[in-house]
Amino acid sequence: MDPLKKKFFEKSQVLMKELKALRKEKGDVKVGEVNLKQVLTGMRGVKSMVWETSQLDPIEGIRFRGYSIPQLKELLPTRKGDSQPLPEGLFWLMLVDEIPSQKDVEWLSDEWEKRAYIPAHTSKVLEALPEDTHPMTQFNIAIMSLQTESIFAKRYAEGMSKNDYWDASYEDSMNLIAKLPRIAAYIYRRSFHGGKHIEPDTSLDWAGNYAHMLGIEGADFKSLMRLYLTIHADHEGGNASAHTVHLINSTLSDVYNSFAGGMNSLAGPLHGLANQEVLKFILELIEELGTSKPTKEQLAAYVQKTLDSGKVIPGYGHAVLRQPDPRFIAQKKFAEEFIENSDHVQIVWDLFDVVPDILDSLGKVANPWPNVDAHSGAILVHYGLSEYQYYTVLFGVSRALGVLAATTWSRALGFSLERPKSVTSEWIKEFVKND
Ligand SMILES: CC(=O)SCCNC(=O)CCNC(=O)[C@H](O)C(C)(C)COP(=O)(O)OP(=O)(O)OC[C@H]1O[C@@H](n2cnc3c(N)ncnc32)[C@H](O)[C@@H]1OP(=O)(O)O
Ligand SMILES: O=C([O-])CC(=O)C(=O)O
Repeated sequence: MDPLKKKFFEKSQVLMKELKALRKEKGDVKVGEVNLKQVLTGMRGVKSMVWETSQLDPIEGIRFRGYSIPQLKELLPTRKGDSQPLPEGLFWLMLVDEIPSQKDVEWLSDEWEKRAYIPAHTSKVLEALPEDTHPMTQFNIAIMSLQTESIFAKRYAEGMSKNDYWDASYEDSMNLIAKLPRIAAYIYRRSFHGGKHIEPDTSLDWAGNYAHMLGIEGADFKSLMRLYLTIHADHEGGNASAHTVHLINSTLSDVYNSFAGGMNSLAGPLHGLANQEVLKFILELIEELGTSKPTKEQLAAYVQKTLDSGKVIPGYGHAVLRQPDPRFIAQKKFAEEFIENSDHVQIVWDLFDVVPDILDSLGKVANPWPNVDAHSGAILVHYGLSEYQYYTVLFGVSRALGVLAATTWSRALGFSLERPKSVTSEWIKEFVKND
């Protein structure tokens, strides 16, 4: 058994027994209440699942196994000569709740490299699609085409014992994560660079090699990718993509089916597609105002006009957060350190000064602050990745780390099929009649 898998098995056995005992002894303890507003507005705040890998605080933002993003930047191993954390380190931490050593992350980079093989039919399936198919659609179809490789599905068909679900899920998760940079880079090159693909550089780490296969050279872009793929990885279990993966996997549908479902959630403009919408918003405002150096007054008027036309301001607001997203701040810090004189980045910073007051003035927006998606596009454009239709694929590659680590836990802990209760509006009216 590989060292990560062995560690995971030992830890998950202990927690599985603890949770079984808790369920038996304390199963009736109330952990919250649900009111009508929550039923009518997307179940905000309803505690309804266990998600080991990260937890979100409305003010502090995300913590991965208790560590904030600034702490991870201090603690996670980096590649020699680079200052940004390696996503391999975050995956290790999320899976086994330990900060890995340099040797551990090097082992994981090598292990993913060994598992990165893409079957020939995946490129055939992609080549059958029109080149202008949205990259998220291509990403999803490619993931579904890889389902032929599912060890879980194969072993289930052969009569696998319940006790081995975690093992097959671990193998599928490791294999899928390993393959994602290759299929994601393949999609980018076929969509935007005439199908001129770039051979992997197997001496690089997972994120560095992805940056290389995208065709954007330079140490700073590799560094950005390491940061980007770390900070987008997980946002507890209730966000739409994670929850979709969790729901699908609870039926014992394999990791490939589950992750593809999650990516369809991520492809929505209120969720992960917002990063493409933000850059589109910035490009359109430059076009309409006729300048790439708009004043704050011009920006404010443009934002107001957008709201008046019944549209949201992409990259602003959040279902849970009530402060600027620490992932936005992490990207702002990166841009301050590495990027000089970018009009797009300056617009992002000026919008940060302008938008919150305007959203607040509407009197209904719970969180007027920027989220993770408000910043990423402007940095990517700076390095030459200007095709914003592709941005959510980058997000998806990162999100695999969190949701697949969490899914491996779900199978190890034997979580049940998800099946909450729905009611009709008739039922609601009747229920609240005498209140
Ligand atoms: C990775 C991520 O998923 S981060 C989120 C990415 N999404 C975006 O950036 C899209 C823009 N933002 C939004 O649409 C929302 O803020 C969401 C979807 C993220 C959160 O939605 P909710 O939890 O329902 O937000 P909230 O409770 O503040 O909504 C109340 C009202 O304010 C509006 N509102 C919230 N954010 C914004 C915004 N950025 N621009 C304009 N109006 C907004 C809502 O549309 C809603 O209006 P309504 O009552 O007329 O329907
Ligand atoms: O937490 C959420 O609802 C959305 C989000 O920021 C994410 O999934 O990264």
